[in-house]
Amino acid sequence: MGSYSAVEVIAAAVSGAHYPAPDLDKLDMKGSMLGEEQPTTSGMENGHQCPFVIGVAGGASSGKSAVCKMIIDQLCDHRVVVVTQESFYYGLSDEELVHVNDYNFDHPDAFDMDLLLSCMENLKHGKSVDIPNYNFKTHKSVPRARKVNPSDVIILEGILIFHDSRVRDLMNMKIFVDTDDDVRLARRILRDLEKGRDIIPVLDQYSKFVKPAFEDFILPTKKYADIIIPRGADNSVAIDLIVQHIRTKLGQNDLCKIHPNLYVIQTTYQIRGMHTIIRDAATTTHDFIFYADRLIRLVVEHGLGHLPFKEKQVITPTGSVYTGVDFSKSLCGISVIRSGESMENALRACCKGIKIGKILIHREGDDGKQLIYHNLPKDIAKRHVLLLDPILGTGNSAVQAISLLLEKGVQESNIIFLNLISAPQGVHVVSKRFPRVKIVTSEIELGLNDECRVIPGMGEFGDRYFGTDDYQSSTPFFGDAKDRVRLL
Ligand SMILES: Nc1ncnc2c1ncn2[C@@H]1O[C@H](COP(=O)(O)OP(=O)(O)O)[C@@H](O)[C@H]1O
Ligand SMILES: Nc1ccn([C@@H]2O[C@H](COP(=O)(O)O)[C@@H](O)[C@H]2O)c(=O)n1
Ligand SMILES: [Mg+2]
Repeated sequence: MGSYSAVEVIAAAVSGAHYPAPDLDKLDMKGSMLGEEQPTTSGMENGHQCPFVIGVAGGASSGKSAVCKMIIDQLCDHRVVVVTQESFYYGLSDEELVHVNDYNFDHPDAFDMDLLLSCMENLKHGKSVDIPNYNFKTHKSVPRARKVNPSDVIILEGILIFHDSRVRDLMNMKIFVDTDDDVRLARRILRDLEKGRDIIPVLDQYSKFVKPAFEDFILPTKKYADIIIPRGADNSVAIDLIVQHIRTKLGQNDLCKIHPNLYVIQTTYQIRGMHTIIRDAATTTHDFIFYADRLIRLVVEHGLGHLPFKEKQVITPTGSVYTGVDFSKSLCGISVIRSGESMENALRACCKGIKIGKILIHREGDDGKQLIYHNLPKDIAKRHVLLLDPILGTGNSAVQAISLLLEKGVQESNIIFLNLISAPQGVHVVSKRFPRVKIVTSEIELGLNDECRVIPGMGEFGDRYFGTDDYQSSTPFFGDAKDRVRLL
C-alpha cells in the first residue's frame, strides 16, 4: 500500500476533531515560542517561590502534548513551562544508527533520567536550566540547548515520566492520558507518515517495541496517577477541573504566604465537586443546602482545630491510659444574619450546647455597611468566638462585625472567622486591619466584579440557601430548609 492511500485510510479510521499537537519543545509559558532566553520576572530569585509541578504520562500519541497545550492555554495568567521527556533521549552512537530499526526508543533506558532529574531540581529551586534539544531525524541532541527559566507551573510530559520514582516525587499532580490503543496506533501511523517515514518500518517498530513497552513499562505507571483522563484532549471537563485546581493552589499559596493567619482547607476532588454543585446556578435549593452543609461542616471542623486545648488523660475500657486533649469550653458562635445563620447547624452539631449570638449588618450601596442589630452572649469577652459568614467579599461586613466584637472586649486573637469562599480583597482588608484574627475558608476566589460581587462566586448565598431566590422560587422546600425559612 502506498503511503498516500494509507494516510487516507487511517485518517478515515480516526474519529473526532484533529488537535494540532504543539511543538512542546518550543512552547513556553502562555503558548509563546521558545528560542530566545526568557526574562525572569517573578519573585523566584528573592524568596524563591516553589513551582507547581505537573506530570503528564500516557502512551505514545495518547494526546499528552494536546492536553498540555489545553492546560497552558487556560492558565494564561500564569507562567507555565513544559519540559518533555523526549528532550532527554540519549543520542545514538554511529553503530546504533546503522541498526536504528533495532533500537528501542520506548524503553526506560533510552532516556537520560539523571540529567532530567538535575534539570528539574534546579528549576524547582528557582534556577534556569539548559534543556537538550533532541532531533528525531538524526536521533541526536543538537548543540543549541533550550534555556528555560523557572516558572509558576512546570509541566513534565512523556511516555515514561512516572517510571522513575525520583522524578515522580517532584510532582505535585500526576495525570495519565488514557487513550484507546487503536486510536493511538492510528494517530502514530499518521504522524510518522507525515514525518516522511514508511508504513512498514513504522508498523514493525510498533509491534516490536512500542506496544510491548506500553504494556511492560507505561501502563504499569498508571497506578501512580492522581487523575486519569479518558479521551485526552477531548475531555474538556477533566481539563477544566485540573486547571481550576492548579489555579486554587497557585492563588492560595501566594495569599497564605502574605497572610499567615489565613487557612485554606486542603482541597480534594470531593471538595471541588461540592463547590461545583453549589456554584452552579442551575442547582436546586435542595442540593444547594445539602452540599453547602457538607462544606460548612468541613470549614467548622477545621476552624475548631485552631482552638486551644489542654492535655487530658483518660482510662480506656481496656484499662489503658490514653493521653489526649480536652476541648476549650469558653467558646461561642456569632452568625452574621442572614447567610451566616446557615452555618449555625454545623456548629451546633460539632459543639454540643454552644451559645450562638447574632449580628445584623445592613448593606448600603456597594461598600457602605451599617450595623443595625446584635445579640451577643453577655460574657463574650471571655470567650473564643467563631464568627460565621459564608462569603468574604469586600471585607466590609467582616470589619463591622469584628469591630463590634472587639468593642465588647473579645481579644482579637480569640476570633476565628469561618467562611466558605473568600475574595483576596476581603482577605487583605480583614487581615490588614485585624492581623491576629484567623480566617478559615474552603476556597479563594478570583476577585470582585464592578458591583463588588465575588467572582466566580455562588450568587446570593442566603437566598439560595433559604430558597428565596427568584431563580429557584418555584422549587419546593424540603425539611430543614422550610423550617429555616419559617424561622426568619
Ligand atoms: N483528542 C484528539 N482528537 C483527535 N486528534 C488528536 C487528539 N489529541 C491529539 N490528537 C492528534 O494525535 C496526534 C498525537 O497527539 P499528541 O498530543 O502529540 O500525543 P502525545 O504527545 O501523547 O504523543 C497529533 O497529531 C494530534 O494532533
Ligand atoms: N528517535 C525517536 C525517538 C522516539 N520515537 C518515538 O516517540 C514516541 C514518544 O513520543 P510521544 O510524543 O508519542 O510520546 C515513542 O513511542 C518512540 O517510539 C521515535 O519514533 N524515534
Ligand atoms: Mg508529545
